[in-house]
Amino acid sequence: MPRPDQILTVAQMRAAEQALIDGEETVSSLMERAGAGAADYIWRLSAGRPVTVLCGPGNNGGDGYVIARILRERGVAVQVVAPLEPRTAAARAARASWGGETVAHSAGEVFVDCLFGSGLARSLDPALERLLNDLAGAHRLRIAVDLPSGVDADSGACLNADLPVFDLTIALGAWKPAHWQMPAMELMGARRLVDIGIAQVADAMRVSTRPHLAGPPMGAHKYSRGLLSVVGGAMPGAAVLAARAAQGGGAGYVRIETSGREGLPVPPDIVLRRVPTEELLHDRWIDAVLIGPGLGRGSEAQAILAAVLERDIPTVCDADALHLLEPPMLQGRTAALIVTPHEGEREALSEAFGVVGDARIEEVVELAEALSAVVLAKGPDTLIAAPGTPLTFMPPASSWLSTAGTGDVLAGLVASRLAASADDPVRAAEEACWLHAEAARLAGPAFSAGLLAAHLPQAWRAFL
Ligand SMILES: NC(=O)C1=CN([C@@H]2O[C@H](COP(=O)(O)OP(=O)(O)OC[C@H]3O[C@@H](n4cnc5c(N)ncnc54)[C@H](OP(=O)(O)O)[C@@H]3O)[C@@H](O)[C@H]2O)[C@@H](O)CC1
Ligand SMILES: [K+]
Repeated sequence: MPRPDQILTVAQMRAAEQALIDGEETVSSLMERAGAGAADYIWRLSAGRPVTVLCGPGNNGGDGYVIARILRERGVAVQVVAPLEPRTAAARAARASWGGETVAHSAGEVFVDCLFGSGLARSLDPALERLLNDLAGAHRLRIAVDLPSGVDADSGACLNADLPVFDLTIALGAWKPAHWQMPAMELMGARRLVDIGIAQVADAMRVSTRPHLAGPPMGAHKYSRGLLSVVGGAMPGAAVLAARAAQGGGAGYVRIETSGREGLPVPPDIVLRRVPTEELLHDRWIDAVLIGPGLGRGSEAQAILAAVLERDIPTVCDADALHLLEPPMLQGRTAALIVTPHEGEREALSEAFGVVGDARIEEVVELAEALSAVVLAKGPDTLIAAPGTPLTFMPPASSWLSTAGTGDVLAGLVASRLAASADDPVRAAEEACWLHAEAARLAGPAFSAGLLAAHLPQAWRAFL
């Protein structure tokens, strides 16, 4: 059974299509199904308004001719703009069955981009780029079929500087990485998937689907729900914020441990343990540790990080810890490790661990291998990588999360979910992202990190 969450590279997609063609299907029968599925969406959205379809030379253009024919059969006024002749047999056959004339330009209501899909090999030449932008600008509603033209399917890169923004992108057969990666994602508007019978591909990447979270069982107590220690440092406010968020993540017992002497504004429901560095985490009941928010980057912070990692307890490293982490600190560890870098921190980690990839997706995967850890590469297009598991793409969350402290909240949540279920750190990372996104939805717009954490209890309702 095909899964609606699988993400395929162009090579995987071609192989999956070929498997169908080796069976009962032909390129034309797949194109017919893809075009019909896309035409359904376009027909509903156009609601009787005239439609312009821009058709390119490959099979994406072929889809466009199928869409044009089906819409015309349903009584829609359709115009086709075809700057390049069809080059594949299936696209030529689709053009023949469209039969209608083509025009050089058109203006009106609904624009459908079938110029290029997954076969785009280089940037659009200036004349095609201009035509695409002119047509998009001359219509009210813009729909891209499979991918907006000019977008690299595998990396999500935009191969031209000036590309139009769409209201809807209709993915065909399976999601491609670009559907969930910046900067391409920003051009797509809403995303919908048309099933054309592509089978489940082994080891396919996936987009995360909404999890179901269980509340505490009847016999639960604070230790059974998970004990989390947040290790504080030079700037105690960040640890308090992370601990606050961790309480909203479901762990039964959250405390802060610190060897610092700074005054900590700790609320009464967070336990504070002040101990020398060598006594940090000396409690066999601890299920998980968070270190990094507000830790500092000096030699004292480095010594604390080394001591914490040596304890070999399931650990989340964030913020300053990611700048201090070095390969020797992870030697001999067996417990789960999750790192939660933003772009800058990821680059620092890649440098420290000798990871050089061609693109972000490959680098994140390689970093997870190098660290033997779960890498939650956070941003508008968060990725979760772990050795031996399919790369997971998180659906985009509120852009209001781009404010100070929201990373501390996410780190607290990841650690909280890890404390609650240390046997599955990938799931912990994923659940944390979902809670974070839902709290942002409830708290927005223009919330502070503290307000975000305060919305976590209500955010749970979406997952119970
Ligand atoms: N395969 C299947 O079974 C099914 C596929 N389906 C559909 O097919 C799409 C993939 O089709 P595709 O591989 O033909 O690629 P597509 O994006 O249409 O264009 C490639 C053509 O453009 C050319 N070209 C490339 N870049 C260029 C540029 N910058 N400027 C100018 N030319 C450029 C390139 O030739 P080149 O010049 O590189 O030799 C080639 O001729 C996929 O997205 C989906 O919509 C569905 O119908 C379901 C069944
Ligand atoms: K397209």
